[in-house]
Amino acid sequence: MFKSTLSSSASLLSRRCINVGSSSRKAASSVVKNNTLDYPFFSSVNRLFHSNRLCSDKTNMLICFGSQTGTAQMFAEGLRSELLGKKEPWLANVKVVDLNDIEPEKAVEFGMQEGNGLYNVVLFVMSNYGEGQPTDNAKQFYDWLMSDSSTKVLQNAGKKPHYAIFGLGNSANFPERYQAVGRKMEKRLNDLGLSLVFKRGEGDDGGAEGIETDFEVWKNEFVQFLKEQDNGTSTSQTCSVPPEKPKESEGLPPDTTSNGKYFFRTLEFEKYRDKLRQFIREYDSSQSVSPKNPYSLLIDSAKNLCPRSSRKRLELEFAIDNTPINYETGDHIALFPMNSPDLLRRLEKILKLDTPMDRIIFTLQTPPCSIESPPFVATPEKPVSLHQVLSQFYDLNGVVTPTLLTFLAEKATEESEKAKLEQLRSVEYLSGVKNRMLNIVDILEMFPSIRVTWQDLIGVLPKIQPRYYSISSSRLENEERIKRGEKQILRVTFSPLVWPQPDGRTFYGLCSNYLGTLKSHDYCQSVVRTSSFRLPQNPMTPILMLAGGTGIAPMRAFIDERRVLKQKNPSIKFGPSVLLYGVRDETEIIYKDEIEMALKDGLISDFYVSFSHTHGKMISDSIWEHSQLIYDILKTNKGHMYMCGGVAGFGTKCYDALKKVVTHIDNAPAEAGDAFIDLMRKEGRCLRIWLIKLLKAPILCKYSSRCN
Ligand SMILES: Cc1cc2nc3c(=O)[nH]c(=O)nc-3n(C[C@H](O)[C@H](O)[C@H](O)COP(=O)(O)O)c2cc1C
Repeated sequence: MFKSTLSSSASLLSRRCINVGSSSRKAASSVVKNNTLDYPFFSSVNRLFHSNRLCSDKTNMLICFGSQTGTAQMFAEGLRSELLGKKEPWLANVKVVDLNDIEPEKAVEFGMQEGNGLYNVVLFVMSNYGEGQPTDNAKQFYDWLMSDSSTKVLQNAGKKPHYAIFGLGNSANFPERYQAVGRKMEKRLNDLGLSLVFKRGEGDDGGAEGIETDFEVWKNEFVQFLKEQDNGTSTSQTCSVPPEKPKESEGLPPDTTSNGKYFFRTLEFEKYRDKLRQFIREYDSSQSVSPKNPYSLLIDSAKNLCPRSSRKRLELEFAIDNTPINYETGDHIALFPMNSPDLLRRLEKILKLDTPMDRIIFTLQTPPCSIESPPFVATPEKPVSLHQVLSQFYDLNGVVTPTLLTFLAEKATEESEKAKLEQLRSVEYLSGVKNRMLNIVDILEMFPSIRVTWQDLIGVLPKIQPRYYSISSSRLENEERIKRGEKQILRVTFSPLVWPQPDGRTFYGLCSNYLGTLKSHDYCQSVVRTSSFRLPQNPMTPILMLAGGTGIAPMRAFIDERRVLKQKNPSIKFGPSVLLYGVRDETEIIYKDEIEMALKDGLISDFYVSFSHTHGKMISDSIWEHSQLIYDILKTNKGHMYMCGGVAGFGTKCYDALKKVVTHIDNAPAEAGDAFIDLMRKEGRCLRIWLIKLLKAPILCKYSSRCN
């Protein structure tokens, strides 16, 4: 390892800015140039900003995460807290970056810097998603890495760059594409003659040990490895790092503040109010629609599908004519929620602002040498209001993470509160925070001695992530709509999550409750995500559809698709098609008329409903009751199975029931049931969506409408 002492951190900074490579030099200078008028003080501030943050003779670790439902992010942030907390003498700094917030070149170039007192290492913590694909926030980076664009950058690495990879996957559910992302990244580097500095780690969400243990074991070995690389060249004194401390410095215009991460300038409300845009994530039509560039879809209609029930089952229809939004039947749509007005009001009260949030208009800028891009655009030409940022961009509703609690404990001014927050962050996290679903506003209310500014919060809050919903309409039906001169639509069906807590409070899922407030003519930001949830090519292939609650959504889309197929070709025949539908009671059945019509018209062959509350009958009982029919579809005739259900354990219960059916009819041992499910998965005949991750990822539980 290359560690030597540099005389001053200022000289380190200048080296560092020069060392980051040509593209980042270009980016840095353009930032300065573009903002010359607004930030004449910027370069001097930048020196101040960095001087306290890096130690010249130690390891700098950059942890980049690709995460869909928060686990990889949690691991990344946990490792950072652990390392900084231990004040390891060999460690200068650890920074965690969302792969969406960093230019791909900068992430890889960071690991290329060495010598001159620097040892930079980049750890990529990468979850798998879709079909062995990267998560949405890692897509841009991953595509770049795998493409020719990265070849030159990586080949010019000169010396061996320092990269490590920990992948997250699930070997039980996705055996054929387990850890595809991490493996492909390693292979790509190897093909270019580069190897990882440390063996690639694998965390298995479906494994016996548990993914947390897998990470724990690998991480400990990795940290030990880094420590051993030290060679005793660094001084034993503890680095005075921990970063992200607000910095007030002389020489700055009085209206400029810094939270140690970004610079803020508040602008005059009257002068800039007309420049505010509707959404923080403003759609840029020159770029394709992506989670970074979502499109604002107009809501055509909003309705409650079961008014007789005490629980809502809602349907939104979006108008997609003349929009870049298109989909195939079975796809998902990612929708961006906003925090509830109630949460914002509570936070506004806690922050004790002189001016209401919607009148605080500001710009945000990262220092030129920062490798991280600003989280959102907020320039004098396109400023934002604090209300917009806190309602649209940062997640106030999710359970606070241990990292956030550490930050809040530092900000507590009373020792007793500080100590309690420390406990909540560590030994009492599960019982005192996670299981109670406490969010940042709850914690700020519970601990009034915490002193934070809105700028502080912008530096530490997690971003709102989009939530995925199955599209419950059919693409083919839109073709017919065009012929009839009607609007093309995209439909989602969901149920707002209202979850009473044992302590008398109620947890409201962020996205489903936000969607529940939308009405016709409102807009919602969205991106379509392709899925593999497709009807078989051959209509005669038998199918079994298992739907729990609003899990009927994609089955409804399939039925609509078949209706159009039948209209186009009246002689078309469909193979046996069974729909098993589980709801609490009769009032919660949705799309009943359409389903019964489908049965009558031969679009499906069998339809059975099980009522869990009034009849104590689960969908697994229904599977058992219709054993022979299901056996014939799946085992004898190699049909396809589609599962979509919300409640925890839905999938496992269905699988167990199917295994029981097969082993019973075949009079075979239990292993034969597992082998049967494995075979269906391998043959691509087992299609499942809506995985519940409710209690696993504390902040970002967003795959299911049920949990959000
Ligand atoms: C829809 C979906 C698709 C997935 N696809 C894969 C896959 O192809 N390969 C794999 O190894 N794991 C796959 N997984 C498992 C996740 O990578 C794993 O659960 C991981 O812990 C999620 O991390 P995150 O919370 O950071 O997103 C998938 C999970 C979901 C929900």
